[in-house]
Amino acid sequence: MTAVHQRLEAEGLYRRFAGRAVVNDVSLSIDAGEILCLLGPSGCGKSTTLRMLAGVETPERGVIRVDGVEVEGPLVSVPPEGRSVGLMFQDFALFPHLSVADNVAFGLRGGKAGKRARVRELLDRVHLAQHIDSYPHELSGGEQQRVALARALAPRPLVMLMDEPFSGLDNRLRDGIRDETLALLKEEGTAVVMVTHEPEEAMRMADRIALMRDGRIVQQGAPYNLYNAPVDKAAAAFFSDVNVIRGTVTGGLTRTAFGEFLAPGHADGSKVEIIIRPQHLKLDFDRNGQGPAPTPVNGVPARGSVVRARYLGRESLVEFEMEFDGTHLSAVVPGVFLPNAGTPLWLMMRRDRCHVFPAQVVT
Ligand SMILES: Nc1ncnc2c1ncn2[C@@H]1O[C@H](COP(=O)(O)OP(=O)(O)OP(=O)(O)O)[C@@H](O)[C@H]1O
Repeated sequence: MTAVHQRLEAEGLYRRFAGRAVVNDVSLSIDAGEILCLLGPSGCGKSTTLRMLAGVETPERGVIRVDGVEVEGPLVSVPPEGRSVGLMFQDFALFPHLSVADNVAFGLRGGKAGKRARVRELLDRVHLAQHIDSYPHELSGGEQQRVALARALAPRPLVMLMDEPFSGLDNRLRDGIRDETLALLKEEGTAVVMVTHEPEEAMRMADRIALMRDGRIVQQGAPYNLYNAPVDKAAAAFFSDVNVIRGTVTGGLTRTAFGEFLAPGHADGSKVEIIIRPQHLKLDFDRNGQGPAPTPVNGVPARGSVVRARYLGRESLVEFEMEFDGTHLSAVVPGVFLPNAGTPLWLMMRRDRCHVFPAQVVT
């Protein structure tokens, strides 16, 4: 029986700069046709990880395999051109003195007719066949980006490594090019690792997201899981603003103005933070000072008064000052909802949307 290999595997990658570990024991694996986004704040080690996968940076420790073949390890270090990886970076730099066709054909081997056919196929695919004889300076930024994509994919790399590939494009172009790129990468069945610091971009592009912080992957999984089951407060807060309610644990429970929350695994007397995203708070009207009845799903409602409400386009953001202790909480409501400042409303926290974490000690 032949072993089934992941298209790309990395185990225990480790790299220091100036004595500091900027990539610290990073492991990941990607299958053919899968897109993994390395997501995290600036300086967390995303690019260094990608550069090690590409072979332009050498890990101090760790192993990298492409289709089960070791390309980096204690005894091997295959140069970038021997790894079957395609590279695409923010400054994708086409060759200015070469035509579009020659740019795309640059990494191709083989006969002239075969090369020409592959160039045509890719330029058709990115809707640039009419520019086959143009030069890069005759193209818009978005068109140049598509040529760069065609060039990187032309030799049919097993793995595509992309570092913030869309950040140089203006917002209007970006969504279209992202979607087109995604479709093409899927069609080609390439395994992709893409670096980004934008959660929306990762959610849009990735089959899986690896969230990095301080050189480590802190959580890895489908976008839905990272958004809805964050490992800690910082992981939750990376994707959206969050509301925080503080409490103390007694007998596996925390009592708050919103009722009881389960806090299993937290020691008696320990402080916890209950996290909920603004879009997951439920609102209800004030009926002469009466809120809705408590339920097991929503807990106890708590009253607050509107501080400010803003319309954001698809949704409205309403900020409250809560009666119980003056805490400020934000709620996002679909559509237009702009109650006046001072309006009393009731807020509820759906238990399946709340996350209980140990309180962070402020030092
Ligand atoms: N060649 C180098 N020499 C010294 N320090 C480096 C080098 N390359 C990266 N670093 C440092 O390593 C850390 C991680 O950098 P890296 O570029 O991998 O982060 P990143 O998450 O991709 O951030 P960004 O999104 O800002 O590029 C940073 O503090 C950076 O200054």
